[in-house]
Amino acid sequence: MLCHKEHSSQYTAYLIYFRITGSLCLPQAGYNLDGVPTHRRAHTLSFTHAITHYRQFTDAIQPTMHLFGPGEETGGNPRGTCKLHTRRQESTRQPWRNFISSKPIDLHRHFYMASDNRDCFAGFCPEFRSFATDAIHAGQEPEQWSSMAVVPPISLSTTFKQLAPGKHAGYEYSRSGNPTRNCLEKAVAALDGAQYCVALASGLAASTTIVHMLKAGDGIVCMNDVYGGTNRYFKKIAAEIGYDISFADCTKLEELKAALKPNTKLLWIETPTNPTMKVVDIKSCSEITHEYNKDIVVVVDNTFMSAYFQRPLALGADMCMYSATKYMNGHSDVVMGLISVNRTDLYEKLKFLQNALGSVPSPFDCYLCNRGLKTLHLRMKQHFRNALAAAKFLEADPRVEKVIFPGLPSHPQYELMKRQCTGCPGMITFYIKGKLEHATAFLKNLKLFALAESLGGYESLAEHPAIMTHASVSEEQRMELGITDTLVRLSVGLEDEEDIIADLDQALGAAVKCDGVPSWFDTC
Ligand SMILES: N[C@@H](CCSC[C@H](N)C(=O)O)C(=O)O
Repeated sequence: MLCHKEHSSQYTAYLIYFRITGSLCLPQAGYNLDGVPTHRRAHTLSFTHAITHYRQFTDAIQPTMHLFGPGEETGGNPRGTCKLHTRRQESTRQPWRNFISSKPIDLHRHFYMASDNRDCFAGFCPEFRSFATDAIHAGQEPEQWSSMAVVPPISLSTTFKQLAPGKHAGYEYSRSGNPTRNCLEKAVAALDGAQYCVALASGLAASTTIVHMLKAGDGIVCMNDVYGGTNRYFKKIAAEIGYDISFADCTKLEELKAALKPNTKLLWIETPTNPTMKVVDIKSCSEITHEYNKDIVVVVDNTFMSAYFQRPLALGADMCMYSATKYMNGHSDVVMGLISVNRTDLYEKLKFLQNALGSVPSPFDCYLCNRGLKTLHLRMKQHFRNALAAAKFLEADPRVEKVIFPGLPSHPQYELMKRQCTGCPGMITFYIKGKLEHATAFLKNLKLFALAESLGGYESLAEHPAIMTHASVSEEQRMELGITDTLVRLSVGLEDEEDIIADLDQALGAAVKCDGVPSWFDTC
């Protein structure tokens, strides 16, 4: 891996040949993917194979670039050299550009992390069959439009002409049903392995619509660690209206059993939990609950996982809900909620409430979310790779107290995660060494990561749950759950892995001294 000059000049020759001829003449496995030269005879590849090999080749060679400090050249890797030049241009408008590649991080360790992450899906459940095909085609048939549009049109009309009173072509009023929303709902249902889906105006609109199926006095058991807005809704609104709300740590099945009561109508699970990343066994919780009373509706908030990594309905849950604002849309430009179900009775209730309560998303948002779904599988794979690399980096860092990432063997429910999921999203929670001041300094010094609420977009975000997303959770409950002043939550995006790690590294450096003692304060 260290003879990159030699690799690079040979590589340049391949690239020129590739550009001229459209095919690539490579020595047969000239370098394997670990960068180890294997000198065998050359052969010519087809155009498609050439592209694949070109990508694998550049992927394999790219980490070597980081062995060079600023000012040193890689000596002939056209892609790498160009990348370094671009990054060295000083920029005041993009401050993160100035630090990248200016300070080599622990590159030896980083290189090995990058190699390991090719295999990050090992041991997890296999991908859901035809997921990408469904994301791209389910509910999108051009034949449904007289124009045969391949991309579903944004249907802005609020109302639809009727042939006779009550006789229409499927749509009467846009709150009750909308063609663009319909395409999105069909695609999401397919991705969740569900029969039906309803789209709502936000994740919380989805939550409140579900709870409206119940009547005052009915019992709801909720996982104790959930998104702050869910906690706030159950404690400060639903409980006030007269629902009987109780919280249980559903990672402990005995606690769940003890919480179920004759009036329980709903079990609300989130897994992994926001923000402490506890993993709940959906199958066991559904079995226990349905054994107690088959009519209890088991709801799973699948926001962190997306349909690509987890199918709660296949594990026995009755409803799978999302804040689609996050991974499902994935571009941080839509606020939306989604609920998927298989049971027709539940769908009919939800469909009625979608119209009767009226928390519907706009057709434009439906168009955007539907578009976001087309790349969900690609995005989620990269989120996992990047997050695993970042989690490994943080776990090995003396300035970090503890990392919670369900894709790391150190996570207490790593085995469960592999059993019930196809991979892990880009969410990492970690405790920084020190106090609130050090967490704040870390967050303020990030350059690539934006300090912002929300998650699941292509861009990396960081936040302080105790002050931001979970501020509405009581201090007492936050302490119980471990949402302390030093807890930081990351949503690792789709930027280059090495840039993500470099940003974490420099922000930790600014906040905490290398030996684990904070640099800005005498004590921690
Ligand atoms: N300030 C908002 C909190 C938004 S949190 C968004 C998202 N669910 C997350 O966990 O990042 C509020 O008070 O509702």
